[in-house]
Amino acid sequence: MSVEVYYDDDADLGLIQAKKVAVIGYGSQGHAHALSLRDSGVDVVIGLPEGSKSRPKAEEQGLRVLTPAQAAAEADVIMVLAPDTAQRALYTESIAPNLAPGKAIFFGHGFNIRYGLIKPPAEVDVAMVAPKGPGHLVRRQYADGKGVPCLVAVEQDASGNALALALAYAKGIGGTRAGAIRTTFTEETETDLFGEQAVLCGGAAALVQTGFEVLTEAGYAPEVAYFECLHELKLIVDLMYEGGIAKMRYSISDTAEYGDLSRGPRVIDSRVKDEMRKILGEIQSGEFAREWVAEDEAGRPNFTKWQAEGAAHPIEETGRKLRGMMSWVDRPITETA
Ligand SMILES: NC(=O)C1=CN([C@@H]2O[C@H](COP(=O)(O)OP(=O)(O)OC[C@H]3O[C@@H](n4cnc5c(N)ncnc54)[C@H](OP(=O)(O)O)[C@@H]3O)[C@@H](O)[C@H]2O)C=CC1
Ligand SMILES: CC[C@](O)(C(C)=O)C(=O)O
Ligand SMILES: [Mg+2]
Ligand SMILES: [Mg+2]
Repeated sequence: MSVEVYYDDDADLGLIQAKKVAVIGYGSQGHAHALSLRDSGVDVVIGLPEGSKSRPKAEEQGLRVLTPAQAAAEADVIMVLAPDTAQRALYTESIAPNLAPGKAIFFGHGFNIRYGLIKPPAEVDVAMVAPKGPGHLVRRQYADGKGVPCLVAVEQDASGNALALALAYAKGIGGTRAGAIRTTFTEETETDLFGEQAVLCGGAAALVQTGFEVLTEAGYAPEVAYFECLHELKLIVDLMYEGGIAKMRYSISDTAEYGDLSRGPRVIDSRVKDEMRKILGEIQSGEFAREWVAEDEAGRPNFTKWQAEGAAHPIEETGRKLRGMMSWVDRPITETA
């Protein structure tokens, strides 16, 4: 099945420049969208609750900040970039009362629409512009004249122009420089959750920590284990990013390539693949969403415990010391927001 990919020439920035956009939330994605839209000549207002710790950041960066309800009332396009677990209450209390025919509600991830937690009225456009990368890189790439690819989807096309508006928005944040792929809320939500759980975040972090543990428990120096299992991973992934697994294999030694081909499938074996399928099933059935919403409503007891355990893993202390010797590595996350 071939996908539709849109680039800058397929998108009319004027469509979004003609609208007022409310960006609700000013975290990783919110700051990136708001600053890049503004730099693209779009009229942007930020929606944040009174007392939000993001307010000073947005104001320092010259943006006008209102409450979510005020911002939603003023705007033609409301982009929801608050945490997924906060969006349902935010929508009910501040956005729904300020929707009207002709307006559009946009999302950066399809969680709340896919799992039926938010149900917008039929008279508004419902669309998604979901960058396939962390917000701080979305902003950094835009500022460098590049872009992070994104997914665009239309759930509801009340105006008949929802896709064109979403593409215009994607252009405003640099997405169409790299390519905007047309998808659905369901496909984006399920693949995004699977990717972050099984491969990008959950899978990669567990692989790195486990490799570090095996080496250090066998008596090897933590510093050597850190470079081998974490630091060098970026250099290897950079080659995959540039030219696929084939380019990485071209660049490594024959010895490494033989080890890769003969041992890799023993690490990621059929048991791991079966577990990945199970994780995908929990996403597709809504089990993961129900678990995460309940965990959030209970005050996040497991989330907080697992976060603290991760932060206390010995690889973090080793990494802090080593990165201190490489000033070019430790780029502050607060650089753009
Ligand atoms: N992180 C990423 O790179 C990616 C995220 N996404 C999606 O983007 C969305 C936003 O995620 P992310 O940027 O990570 O979120 P963050 O946690 O980084 O930021 C959330 C922002 O929303 C604010 N906020 C919290 N509660 C409310 C509320 N009730 N009303 C309005 N604003 C609120 C926070 O303010 P305060 O500072 O006061 O907490 C903060 O500014 C999610 O749907 C996520 O799935 C999609 C692609 C990648
Ligand atoms: C990989 C994590 C992500 O899906 C992302 C940065 O794209 C997220 O939800 O933060
Ligand atoms: Mg993602
Ligand atoms: Mg995600």
